Amino acid sequence: MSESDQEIRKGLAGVVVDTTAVSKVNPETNSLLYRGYPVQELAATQSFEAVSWLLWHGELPTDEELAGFERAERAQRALAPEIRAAIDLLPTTAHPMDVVRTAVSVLGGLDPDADDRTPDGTLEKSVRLFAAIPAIVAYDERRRQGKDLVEARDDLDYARNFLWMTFGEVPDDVVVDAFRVSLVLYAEHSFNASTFTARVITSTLSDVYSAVTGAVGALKGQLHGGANEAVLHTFAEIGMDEAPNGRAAAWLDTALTEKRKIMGFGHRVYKNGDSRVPTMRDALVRLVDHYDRPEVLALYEELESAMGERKNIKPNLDYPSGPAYHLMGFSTEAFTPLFVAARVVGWTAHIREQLASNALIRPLSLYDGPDERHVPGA
Ligand SMILES: CC(=O)SCCNC(=O)CCNC(=O)[C@H](O)C(C)(C)COP(=O)(O)OP(=O)(O)OC[C@H]1O[C@@H](n2cnc3c(N)ncnc32)[C@H](O)[C@@H]1OP(=O)(O)O
Ligand SMILES: O=C([O-])CC(=O)C(=O)O
Repeated sequence: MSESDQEIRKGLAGVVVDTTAVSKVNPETNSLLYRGYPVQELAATQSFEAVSWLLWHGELPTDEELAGFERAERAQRALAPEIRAAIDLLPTTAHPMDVVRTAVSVLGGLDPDADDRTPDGTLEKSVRLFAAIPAIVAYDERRRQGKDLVEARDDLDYARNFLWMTFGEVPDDVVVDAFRVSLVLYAEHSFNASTFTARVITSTLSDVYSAVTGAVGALKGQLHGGANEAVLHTFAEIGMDEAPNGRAAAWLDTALTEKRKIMGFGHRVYKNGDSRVPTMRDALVRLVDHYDRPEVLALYEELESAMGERKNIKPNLDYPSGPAYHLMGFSTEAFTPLFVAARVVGWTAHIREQLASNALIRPLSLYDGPDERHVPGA
C-alpha cells in the first residue's frame, strides 16, 4: 500500500487501539460497565471507595479489604506542607486545573520512589493520589475565596470529608449522596482523551505522576472535562435566577447561528445519549428539590429539549453535573478538578493495565509539507 492510500482517521475516530478490562462503553445498548458491573447499579449501591477498589482490582472489595483501603486512604488525606507551599506560589487567579496539575507534579517530585512501576508500587501511588487530591482541590477553592485551610478528618468517608474540607461543614445526606453519585459516574470511561493521554505517557515507561499530570492537562479542555465548567457559563449567560420561559431556546438559536459548540452536548462514542446522564439527572433533581431551585431544572430541560429539536444532539454527563455542582456550592472553576478527583481512579487503573502489557504508543502520520528542498549553499 502506498503512503497516500493509507486511511487517516482524524482524531482517531473509530480506531480500536488496544483491549481493556477496566470498563466497557457500549453505544448500541447505551450502557457502561465497570469491570462488568452496570454503572447505574454501582451508583445506587456502592461507596466511591468501593467502586475505586473495583476499578483497580477487578472485584468489589470484601468488608475487610474495604476497611483496609479506607484506613490507608484516610491516613494520607492531609495536605502536605510542601504541596501547600507550591500551591501558594501560584496566584489565586490561576485556574484550579492548573493548580491541580502542578500539585500532582509536585507530589511526584516528593516521592522518592516515583519511578517504581511494579504493580504494588503503582497501586500505592494510585491510593496516594486518590487520597491527596481532595485536599488540593478544597484548599485551592478556599484560598481563592480568602478562607483558611480546613484540616481533613479521618472519621468521615471520602465524599463527606471532601465536602467538609471544602465548605467547613458536612452537608445534608441528599447533597453528600449526589456528590458520591457524580464521583462514581465520573470515575472511568475507557479510552477517552485524558485516559489515552495517561496511557501514551505510561507507554514510554514514564512514571505514574507524569501520566496523571498529563491526563489532568488533557481533561482541562472544553471538549472533554472542561465542559462541566462551560455548561455553567452557558447557564449563567442565559440567566439562572428565574424560569427561562423561552430564553434558553432563544439563546441556543443565536449560539447555533454563530456556529458555537454547545457545551455539555454530544459525545464521540454515544450518539443516542450518554448512559450516565439519567442517573446524574436524577441526582440533580434531588438537589433542585433540596435547595428549592426549580428554575435551574426548568433551564436544564428547556435547553435540552431545544437542542434535541434543532440538532438532535443529546446531553453528556457534564450537562447535569455542572448545575449539580453549582447547587452544592462549588465555584464554577472548581468543577473540572472534581472530575479529576474521580477520574484519577480510572487513569491509574489504565496506567496499571498499560504497564502490565506495554507497547510504546507511536502512530504514523502522512506528510503533507513541502517536497524535499535544499538550504541555499548547502
Ligand atoms: C465527559 C466528557 O468529556 S463528554 C464530552 C464533553 N464535551 C462537550 O460537551 C463539548 C461539546 N461537544 C462537542 O464538542 C462534541 O460533541 C464532542 C467533541 C464531545 C464529540 O465530537 P466528535 O465526535 O468529534 O463530533 P463532531 O464534533 O465532529 O460533531 C459532529 C457534528 O455534530 C455537531 N456537534 C456535535 N456536538 C455539538 C455540540 N455540542 N454543539 C453543536 N454542535 C455539535 C458538530 O458541529 C458536527 O456537525 P457537522 O457535521 O455539521 O460539522
Ligand atoms: O469518553 C469520552 O470520550 C469522554 C467522556 O465521556 C468521559 O471521559 O467520561
